[in-house]
Amino acid sequence: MSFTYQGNQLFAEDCAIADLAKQYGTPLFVYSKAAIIENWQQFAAHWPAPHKLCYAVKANSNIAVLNVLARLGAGFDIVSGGELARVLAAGGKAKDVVFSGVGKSREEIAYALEQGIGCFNVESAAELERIQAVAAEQGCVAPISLRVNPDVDAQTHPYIATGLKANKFGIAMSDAREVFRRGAQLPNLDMRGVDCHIGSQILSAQPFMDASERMFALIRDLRAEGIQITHLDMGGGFGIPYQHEAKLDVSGYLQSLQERAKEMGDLTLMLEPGRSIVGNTGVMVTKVEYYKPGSEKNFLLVDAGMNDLLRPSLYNAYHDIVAVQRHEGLDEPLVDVVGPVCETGDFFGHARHLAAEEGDLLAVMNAGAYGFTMASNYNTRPRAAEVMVHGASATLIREREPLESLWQGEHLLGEDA
Ligand SMILES: Cc1ncc(COP(=O)(O)O)c(C=O)c1O
Ligand SMILES: N[C@@H](CCCC[NH3+])C(=O)O
Repeated sequence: MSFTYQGNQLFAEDCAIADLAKQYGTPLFVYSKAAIIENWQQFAAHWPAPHKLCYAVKANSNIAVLNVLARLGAGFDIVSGGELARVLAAGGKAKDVVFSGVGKSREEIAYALEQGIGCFNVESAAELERIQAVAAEQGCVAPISLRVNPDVDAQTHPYIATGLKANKFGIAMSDAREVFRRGAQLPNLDMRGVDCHIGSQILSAQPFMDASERMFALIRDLRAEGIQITHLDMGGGFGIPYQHEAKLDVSGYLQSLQERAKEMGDLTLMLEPGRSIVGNTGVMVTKVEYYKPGSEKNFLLVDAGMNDLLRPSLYNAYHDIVAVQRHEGLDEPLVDVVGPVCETGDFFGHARHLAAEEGDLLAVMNAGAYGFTMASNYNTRPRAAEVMVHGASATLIREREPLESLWQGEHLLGEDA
């Protein structure tokens, strides 16, 4: 494990987290390089070539994190031109990138084509026409996969379920054949794959199995019409335990995907894991500003807010919160751990037993995925710094934002206004 106690002190690999907080200040995201590498290699061990793993950049897009993964041979799944620029800045190759997302702009499509994107995961008939038009302007052929909505209940939080008919994502299964036929007629498109992504933080293999059955059936139908599908991308969504949930075991699912693909002849498989690669590899460190006992509730007011880690506020998500330096023998009162932001929804945990006082440090666990990437400047708060540890060394991989940068690009109206 990458985050462990040595005596009373919480360590990230061989770095005392209290020392990192002293050096870099709080709030602070701390990532373990060894943990990222381990998660990647464990996944890759179940996924031999020619099948491909494309890390979902939105989970954690720091360029140092992307660089570690690029060196391990990762491909990438992106959802914006900005994410593509990050991947390239981190040493990734455009040909190893798949471009997902429901609302790709003309500019983003043009940029991706100029860079030589590996594949567009197309989410609507209108997007297909737009990519054709941009590719024709550039005189190139765009590699295309159609994202199909398999209408499977992923049994996850409704905000992060994406594979139901009622969701905005993908092309309805019933329309997929027609859209594919249309794509096959367009001269600047190379229709080569189908993909789906049914949601995130999924803790049972069954929804993935159900979705894959539907995708294999679609591929068979398309092939029967003479349309040569050569890849199937089953997306990401593999959940991690945040509280007491059983660990998701997808080895059987991955095995069966590979067996099915072999039966179908020339079919390369792809996956787009995000959370399962980085979720447990990071913590957010925060300092207690005040202990505020009350008649109904006690509050620990900390220096991180919902702008730094939004998951509890947005999804009522559970994150373990632990003391960075444990006090032995102290009472552990029941407290709500809350931030300084002017919203009642600004919390990290309700009714936790924690012994902490002003100046103490807490670590919010499992903050490596959808932590910093969902941070904002709400309440004009600078975004936190990020540090990557490896063994006993720590590298600052993103500085805390200087205050002035928070209004850079804004303009006064001027004297006459
Ligand atoms: C298209 C797509 N691929 C991959 C992912 C990564 O999901 P996760 O982090 O749950 O693995 C997402 C996010 O849900 C996504 O929308
Ligand atoms: N942001 C979500 C995951 C969404 C994945 C993007 N489709 C979370 O923190 O759990």
